[in-house]
Amino acid sequence: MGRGGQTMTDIALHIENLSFAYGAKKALDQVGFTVRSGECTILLGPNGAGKSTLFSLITRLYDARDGRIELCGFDIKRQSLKALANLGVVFQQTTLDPDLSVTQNLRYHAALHGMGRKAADNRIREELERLDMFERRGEKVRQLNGGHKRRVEIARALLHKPKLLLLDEPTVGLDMPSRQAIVDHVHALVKQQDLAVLWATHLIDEIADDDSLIVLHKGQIKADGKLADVLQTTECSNAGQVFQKFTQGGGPS
Ligand SMILES: Nc1ncnc2c1ncn2[C@@H]1O[C@H](COP(=O)(O)OP(=O)(O)OP(=O)(O)O)[C@@H](O)[C@H]1O
Repeated sequence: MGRGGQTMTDIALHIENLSFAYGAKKALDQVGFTVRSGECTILLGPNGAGKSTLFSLITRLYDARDGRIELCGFDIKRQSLKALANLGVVFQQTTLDPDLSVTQNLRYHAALHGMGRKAADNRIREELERLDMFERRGEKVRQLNGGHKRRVEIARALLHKPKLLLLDEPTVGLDMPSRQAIVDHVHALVKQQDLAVLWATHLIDEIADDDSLIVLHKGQIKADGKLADVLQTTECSNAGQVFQKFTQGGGPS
């Protein structure tokens, strides 16, 4: 199912015929989809569906022999630097240094992206203010709660103004208000900054009505489109039913 009506320049991520195996174990099988600017695409799949493997391929932690991944039109193998400059990532496990302050963590990341100190500090302020975290910039990361750590990780992923933000189950282990704050913030970014987001989750309640939905199960894409279109095509009344239909009882939370 297509999500037509937009131009090629809106395409932040394009994947074609992507397959990957760990030895004999097939983790992704002929996966293909597109993520566009101004769109939050939820990648829904039960444990073992292949979500982390897909993210590892997009970030080039692993290389796939079969298939093609393009970021903003750049092939990630042939034009790696240009492609990856468009990418911001929040991994499932936190990667902040707990003994550094919020600002120190962010400056370190900005330096890795070649940003000068002044430009970095301006961007750090912008992103932390947007997340209501600027007042806490001097605190050591280990003093922050899980929700605030996640906010810092989102700020960090956006410092270099990527076109595509990958989020790998960013709300796991957070309480309800912290989860909601992150869901709301990311959806606001998509609308206000025209950001493209690919959000891996197994939590149905993180899907908003105007999100796009990809259902991944056992390495294969089972549904792909705007939520409303997927519901119509599958004759389901909500995303939970879609998930059940394609994953046969491997229920979401
Ligand atoms: N390093 C590895 N070696 C062998 N098999 C692996 C490895 N990593 C993942 N797998 C297998 O590949 C498949 C896809 O796993 P993957 O971690 O990508 O799924 P996932 O959707 O991210 O699951 P989860 O939500 O549990 O993280 C699973 O069957 C898993 O057991």
